[in-house]
Amino acid sequence: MAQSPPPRVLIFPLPLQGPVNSMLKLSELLCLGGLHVTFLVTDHIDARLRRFSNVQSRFHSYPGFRLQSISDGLPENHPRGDKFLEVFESMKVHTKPLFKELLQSSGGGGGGGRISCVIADGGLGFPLDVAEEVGIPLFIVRTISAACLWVFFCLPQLIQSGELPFTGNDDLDVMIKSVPGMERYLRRRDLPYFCRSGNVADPSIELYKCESTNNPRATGLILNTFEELESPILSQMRGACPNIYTIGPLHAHLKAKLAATGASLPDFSNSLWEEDRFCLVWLDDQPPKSVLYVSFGSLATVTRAQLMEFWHGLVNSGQRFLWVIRQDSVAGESQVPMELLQGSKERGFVVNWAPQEEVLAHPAVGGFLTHSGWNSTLESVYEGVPMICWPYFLDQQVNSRLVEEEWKLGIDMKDTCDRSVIEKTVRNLMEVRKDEFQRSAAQMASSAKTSLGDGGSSVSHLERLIQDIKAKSVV
Ligand SMILES: O=c1ccn([C@@H]2O[C@H](COP(=O)(O)OP(=O)(O)O[C@H]3O[C@H](CO)[C@@H](O)[C@H](O)[C@H]3O)[C@@H](O)[C@H]2O)c(=O)[nH]1
Repeated sequence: MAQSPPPRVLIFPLPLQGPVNSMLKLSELLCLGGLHVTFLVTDHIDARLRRFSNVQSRFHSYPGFRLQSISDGLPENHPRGDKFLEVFESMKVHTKPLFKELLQSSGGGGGGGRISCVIADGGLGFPLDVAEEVGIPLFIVRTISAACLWVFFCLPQLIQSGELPFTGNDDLDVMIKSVPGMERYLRRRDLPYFCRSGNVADPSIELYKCESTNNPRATGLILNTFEELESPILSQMRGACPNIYTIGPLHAHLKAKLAATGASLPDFSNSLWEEDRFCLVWLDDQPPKSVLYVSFGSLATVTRAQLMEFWHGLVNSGQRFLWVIRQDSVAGESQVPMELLQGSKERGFVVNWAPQEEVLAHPAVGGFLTHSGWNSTLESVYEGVPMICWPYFLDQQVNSRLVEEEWKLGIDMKDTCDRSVIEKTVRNLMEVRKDEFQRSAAQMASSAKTSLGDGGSSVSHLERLIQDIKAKSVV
């Protein structure tokens, strides 16, 4: 009798670099675990992945993998990058019915057969409703920290206790009491920026308030974190949402899994921009732990004035730096200002997009000035690189507080952009308090590695996830 094929899981990330990157790694881990995967992205992301990443060639070794695309309902020339709320709104209207059709069709897996289970980013919202309608189990995945997700869970209590609303003109150092497990360090200024709107009916508050009701409806919640990093928060969260799988850091988990099979590690590019690999050659010429890597991720934009404050601060600090300035990241400018490129030559190197995981793993890198996106934070934690945090929005405000106050892995520089503060902070991280930060970063990196070793927490959570997908998939 012919053996039935393994369950086909449909993985649906938010159409952003961070979530696409980490959910591709999850896809590869599930393929290695014997599952078939359909990776569903918007047409826009599909085109960028095919152009700039090596996803197609890399996934050849997994015959059960399919890359499939779906319309986000917006015209091709829409500036999606800095208008992602418009993208989400459009997806709710246009993508939702297409997604339902796809789950219902027998060839829903892009020619690979029927979809028997869905793993969708909780930030998308509608896949959970559709999966319930169609009767397919759905696991929510969040690519933000457990800490920020827990803050979202607690929004109803924050409103009920009167801690919300407040505005940016109120005292932002007031401590927050209604997020259990974080009372010791969470201040108003560490909540996501939308909490400063002064209005409990703010659309973002409305949106994220649903987390506490949506997540428990799913078959399980998958988080890109590890127990040792966020255990106090995870134990609080399990009270509200018991079935949680902590399987991160995903990028390192995949490498560890491949290394264990004896396979040679491929280049893992999941980039939506062209990587400038020459910066690795430049790094080869720099002394150990001497370079500050600077990157604000795939979405953050800065004004020209802020860019110049950073440039003066970096140059005046006297430290070496490798700086990623995406061409679309300076508001109102289509090009990086020339004086900045020329002025950086002495000790700095500027690129449009870097192979970040390799940069952070390079021995010359001794610090990371980051926007505190969760993927960047985890990549830095894993490599034992201390951080200066300059959060831009959303979960980044929470992450940066944990980096400084809970994990002692660096300095939180939120709510300021002044050249003298930047200069002093860079000197602190790279010189004055270097040993202290390097020590705690090395300890946390070692915990991350333990979670991915034999019997490690992330390894066992992934095994349990794969078993549960196999057991719960509809046939
Ligand atoms: O030059 C670069 C810069 C970044 N990256 C990669 O791009 C990803 C960036 O991810 P992240 O640090 O999470 O930032 P964003 O792209 O801004 O991510 C969005 O999604 C994250 C959740 O996945 C949230 O935590 C962030 O707040 C949100 O902005 C990381 O994997 C980096 O390795 C590169 O490869 N090259």
